[in-house]
Formats: sequence, structure tokens, C-alpha cells
Amino acid sequence: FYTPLCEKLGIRYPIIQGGMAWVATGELAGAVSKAGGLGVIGAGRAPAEEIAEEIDKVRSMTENPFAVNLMLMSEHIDELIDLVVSKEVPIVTTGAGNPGKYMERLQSAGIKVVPVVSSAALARRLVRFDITAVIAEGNEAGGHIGEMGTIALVPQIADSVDIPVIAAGGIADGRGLLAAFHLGAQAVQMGTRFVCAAECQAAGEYKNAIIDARDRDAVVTGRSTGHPVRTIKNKLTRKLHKLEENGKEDELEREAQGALRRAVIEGDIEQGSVMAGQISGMIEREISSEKIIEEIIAEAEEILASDCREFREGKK
Ligand SMILES: O=C(O)COc1ccc(-c2c[nH]c(CNC(=O)Nc3ncc(Sc4ccccn4)s3)n2)cc1
Repeated sequence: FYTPLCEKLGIRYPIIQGGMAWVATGELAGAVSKAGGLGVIGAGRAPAEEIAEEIDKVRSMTENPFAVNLMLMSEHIDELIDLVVSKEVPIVTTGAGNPGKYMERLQSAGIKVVPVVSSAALARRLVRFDITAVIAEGNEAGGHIGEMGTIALVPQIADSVDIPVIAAGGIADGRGLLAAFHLGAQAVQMGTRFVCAAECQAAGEYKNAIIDARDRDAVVTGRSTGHPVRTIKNKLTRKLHKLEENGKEDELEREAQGALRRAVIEGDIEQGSVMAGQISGMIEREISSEKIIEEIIAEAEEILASDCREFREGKK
């Protein structure tokens, strides 16, 4: 499964950990990179000095490549751009916006840029900046989501650019990895699965909310405000749905801010925003990042091996 993108990024396995705000600290990113995937520090809305500490943690754990995910809505974005340049971060992923205006600075610093794109049009616009790959994130994902599902989005992005595509949204096992390859992707990004990694620092209650979730429990709120967010249903989502029904969008935005921190750091999974994707129903236990990667690769190899056996025996 060593794809050309693995070569470009310097990773052993085509598995990228989602750069989730508050959740993806240096401990998680370092463990994923050490295990041969691409660990990603989630800058979220944090100031540069906090992210500098997370970068130092990763560097104390492994020499392997890692990334910093820049959420472009952050009020600290300019100092974070300065930070990734000055700390010589090898790879930057971006989300929640168009990184166009930062590309010249990042590129001239030799940083590989991998943006999440919300449409084929944005993907095509960004290709002229010589980006390394794009992440096509389907709305099965947790957190802020776009309009399209992974199975429809990934092949259309793959058809519209000739650079590697990374599939994200609803992927957490070997079946999802192989499906992503068949859709035209060269790697997968997983967020929810890595929240339940042993090295992830999120509160135990947050991890248990994902482990206890069933297939339909990751619901969308905020569609009416134009900022849909997928979280595990709880008292907060019921309150937000009520505000939406009564057309109180502005109150909704206020409620949503800070609610992510309440869930991740304080473990308040009733009044907090438990951002997680639709694959939560398939996550049954907390295991190490190394084991997550090992199991996915082993399962994908077993599926291919059994397919080959059945082809040889004429059963397929
Ligand atoms: O064309 C344009 O300018 C718009 O471009 C884009 C628009 C949207 C996107 C997009 C959609 N999804 C993603 C990647 N996923 C995400 O960014 N998911 C997120 N979940 C939680 C987040 S943390 C947070 C905490 C508090 C408040 C707000 N956000 S960010 N990027 C990418 C590009």
C-alpha cells in the first residue's frame, strides 16, 4: 500500500490522522508518525506558543515527518504561518477555508501543503499553487462538514485534479482504505478513529461517547446557519435543534463556540460539542495508534489475499 503519495510525504503507510482542534496534541501526532503514519497537530484556535510546544513534543518522540493542521478561521492564523515557517514544519494541512493567500509564503519555505477542499472547483483553483495533495472530506466526517458524501466526492475530486487525493469521512478500517483506493485516492485521513487512540489526550468521557455511539448517533446541527457540524447527539444537540426550529440562529453560533473545549478537555459530553463522525458506531475500543495502523493494514491485506484466492478458484 506504499503509494506515490507515501513517497512524497515520507510516510510508510497511507494513513493520516485528522488534525482535530483540542484533540490532536503532540502526544497523538508523535505516536502516529512514530508508527509510520502521518501525525498531525491540530492548531484549531490555539495561539502560536501553544502549538510550538506541541511541535517540540512530536520532535522529542520521532524523527519521522509530521504535519500541523491550520484551521484558517483561527484569529491566530498569521502567527501560526510564521511559526510553521520558523520551526521548519515539513507538512501543513489546512481546513475551513481557502489557503490561497498563504501559499506563496508556505511554498517558498519548502513546506508541503495539503488543503482540505470542499469542492472540485476549489481543488482546481489550488492546484496552480503546486500543492502536494488535496484532502476530499465527505460529510460523514465529524466537526465542520461540507455538502457531499465521501463516495460521491472523492472520485469527482480525483477526476478534476492530477495530484494525489486523500479520502476522509467515514473511514476507520481496512475496508474503508481499500474503498478509498478504488475511488481514486492514494491515502486516507481518519479523525474519529484516532480520537480513541490510547495516546489521544481527550477526556475519557469523550472517547467513551464515541465507543458507546450507535450508527445513527452522530447528528448534524447548524445547517440553518450555513455552518453544519456533526457531533454525537446529546442535550446540547437537542437544545441547538430547538433553537434552529425557532429560527434563533445567532444564539446557536454563540452556544457552539467553546462547546468543543467543554467536551474534549472537561469531558462534559452532555452540554459540550462531541465532534465525531458517522463511523463512531464502528469504534468499539481504545487501542494504541500503532495498533490502529497495524490492524487496518492487516485487514486490507487479508481482504486482497482472499479476493485473489477466490479469483484463482474461479469463485469471483
Ligand atoms: O472556497 C472557500 O473559501 C471555502 O473553502 C473551504 C470551505 C470549507 C472547507 C472545509 C470543510 N471541512 C473542512 C475540514 N474540516 C474541518 O475543518 N473540520 C472542523 N471541525 C471542527 C473544527 S474546529 C472549530 C472549533 C471551533 C469553531 C470552529 N471550528 S474545524 N474544511 C475547506 C475549504
